[in-house]
Amino acid sequence: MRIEWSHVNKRYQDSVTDYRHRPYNQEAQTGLLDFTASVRRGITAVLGPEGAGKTTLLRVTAASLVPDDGRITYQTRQNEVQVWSRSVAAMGGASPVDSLRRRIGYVPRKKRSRQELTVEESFHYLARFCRLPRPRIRAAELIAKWGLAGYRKHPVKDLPDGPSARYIMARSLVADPVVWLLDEPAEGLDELGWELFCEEVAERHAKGITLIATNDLKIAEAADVLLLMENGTCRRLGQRKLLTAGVPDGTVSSWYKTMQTFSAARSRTK
Ligand SMILES: Nc1ncnc2c1ncn2[C@@H]1O[C@H](COP(=O)(O)OP(=O)(O)OP(=O)(O)O)[C@@H](O)[C@H]1O
Repeated sequence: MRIEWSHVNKRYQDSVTDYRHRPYNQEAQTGLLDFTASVRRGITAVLGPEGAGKTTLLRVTAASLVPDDGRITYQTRQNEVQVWSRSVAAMGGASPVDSLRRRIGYVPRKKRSRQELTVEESFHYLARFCRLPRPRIRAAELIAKWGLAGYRKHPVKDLPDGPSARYIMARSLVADPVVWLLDEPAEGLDELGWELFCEEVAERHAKGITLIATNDLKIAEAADVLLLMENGTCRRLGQRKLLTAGVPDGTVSSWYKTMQTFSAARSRTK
């Protein structure tokens, strides 16, 4: 089981605003720059300073954003490889891409949805879309597991923040995806949501490929692998235990600070 990014580039051309309505400059911004790396089964924490490209990497990997060039190869089953690239996107024909997306669960940073369906209808609809054999049962399981029974009949768009974030987490897991991508998962989660998220993460070590993009270094302590990004590139990738063995207290936080100190020193000498 493996995801491989091969020379992936993404530049944003337009002056648009992001989900926080932060205005971007007119000139093109680098999202990913010749990004090349690969990860295997387990949990990978994607780290890096603001603007390093973490969100862009997750969106491209979720096949919700088209790279300018390069390719992403997913091997999620033996003898079966799927690819996402500009040319695959241009070929149209929804089915290969739909089948890829069905294997990916994506939790965006913004944990709200404008969905008008109720929580129950929405899970039922998604379970049918994913061609699950017993969609009603799957919807009921998710509602129970993510503590949403009291909101079963609420339109998704009207959920309070905590339950909305739990809904977004549960939605990403409808089809029990083999690839789980999370952008700042702790943001917006209430206490119950946080506990459930930690339980889910504990189960994922042996269960597929999980990427967690975060600035919360405590979350990264649960990762098997650390992937450090800088200016759209992969600066470091390795087993957490090996990388952090070199810093005095062995924490991700100290390792990260050391890496940022090197970066600052490097850019001063340029
Ligand atoms: N929609 C967009 N339009 C223009 N530029 C963008 C857009 N989204 C991201 N960028 C730019 O791409 C670069 C990478 O942004 P990205 O959000 O992927 O980084 P990040 O590491 O997730 O940052 P943060 O930790 O702040 O969320 C930044 O320079 C950002 O300004």
